[in-house]
Amino acid sequence: MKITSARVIVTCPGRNFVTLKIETDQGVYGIGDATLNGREKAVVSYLEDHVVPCLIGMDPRNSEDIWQYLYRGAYWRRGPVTMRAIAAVDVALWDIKAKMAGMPLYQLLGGRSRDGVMVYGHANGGDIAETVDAVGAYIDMGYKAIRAQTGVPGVKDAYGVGRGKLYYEPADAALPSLTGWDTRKALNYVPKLFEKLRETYGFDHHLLHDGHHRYSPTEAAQLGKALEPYSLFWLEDVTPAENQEAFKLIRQHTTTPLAVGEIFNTIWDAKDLIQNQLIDYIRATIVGAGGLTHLRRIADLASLYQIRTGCHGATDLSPVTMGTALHFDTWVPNFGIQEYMRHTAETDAVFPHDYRFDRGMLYCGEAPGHGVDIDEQLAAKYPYKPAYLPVARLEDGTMWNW
Ligand SMILES: O=C(O)[C@@H](O)[C@@H](O)[C@H](O)[C@H](O)CO
Ligand SMILES: [Mg+2]
Repeated sequence: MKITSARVIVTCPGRNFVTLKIETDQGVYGIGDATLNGREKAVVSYLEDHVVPCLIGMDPRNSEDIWQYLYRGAYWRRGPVTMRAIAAVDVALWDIKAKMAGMPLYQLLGGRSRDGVMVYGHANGGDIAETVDAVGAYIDMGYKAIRAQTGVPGVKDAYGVGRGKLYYEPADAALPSLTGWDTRKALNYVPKLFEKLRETYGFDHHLLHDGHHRYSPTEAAQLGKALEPYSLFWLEDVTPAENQEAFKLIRQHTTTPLAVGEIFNTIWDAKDLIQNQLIDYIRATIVGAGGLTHLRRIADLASLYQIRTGCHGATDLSPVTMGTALHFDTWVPNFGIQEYMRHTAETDAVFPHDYRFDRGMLYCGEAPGHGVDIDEQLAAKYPYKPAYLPVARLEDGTMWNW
């Protein structure tokens, strides 16, 4: 069996997606996602110029060997561009394998470990009152777990506050838009949001919050401590994790569960955090961390330390990643939760899929493969549109982490 073609399809049904379609001499094809928000074209070139020529003629059944070939063979390892390109190939090959076996992908991983996948949605508002209403709307939609983000008085466009209610998309301008940040103001305001949420809705729902890499380790510890009475499911990316050791300080001061990893690309980014039990949830995802082949190694390492998965699932991860993640989540023994930011109707039409939402849970389908396809004719109607993520500056102009 041979790979006969591999094509990169770029489409922008409201936002940009990069998709790899691998075709074989036996008529079976597979689809993988390679989207890197704000840097899409870099992955397109990596795939078209440097990966696709190597793939032609390879046996698509050898997905492990092809993974090693692309990882070791490049010599220049890791990084978001390389690992997304590898992820796209890997997921397309698993899709092919499962289609050939006539099985839904989760069966190849080890079968079903649960009935469905608990997801969390994104509620946000310009201030506490608006966010409290937004959380109520998610509860009404049946969600069991909700991430709550609020605007902060005196901060211009604080992270996490979208224009739309269901389709928050931060990459919203042809050049990066400027947002503000003030840690002190956020530290004073955010705990009040969760106080109000618990007062209004009680403790039956899981609540989550994303610090989006903004706080220093000491400030992160303060936030974690201040949130303890509200029993969060997790506090995410509360400080940047390039320095994995920084989490020791946070950990010593708070029992609020910590989640990290949406920007991780390999097991090496998470190794110390996992082995020292500095986090509770690992957020690495299929498209970001080298596909299923690599993500399951991360999950297995995490399981030794009772750390559970919580795959990234923002809208910049295409339905291909969402569908594949649901097969992974259905199987992985140490599953925690799955992020689920809904795609727009345009995106759903370009990527026909068989997963479905019901009362706070997502369910993968039973079709052979990962269950997500691409309608190429429709995709061609939405050409690439440059879009950047915002940047953030402090009040005095200092560049900060967005
Ligand atoms: O937890 C999350 O979903 C966020 O951190 C993301 O929305 C992130 O900002 C985007 O994926 C960036 O492209
Ligand atoms: Mg996040």
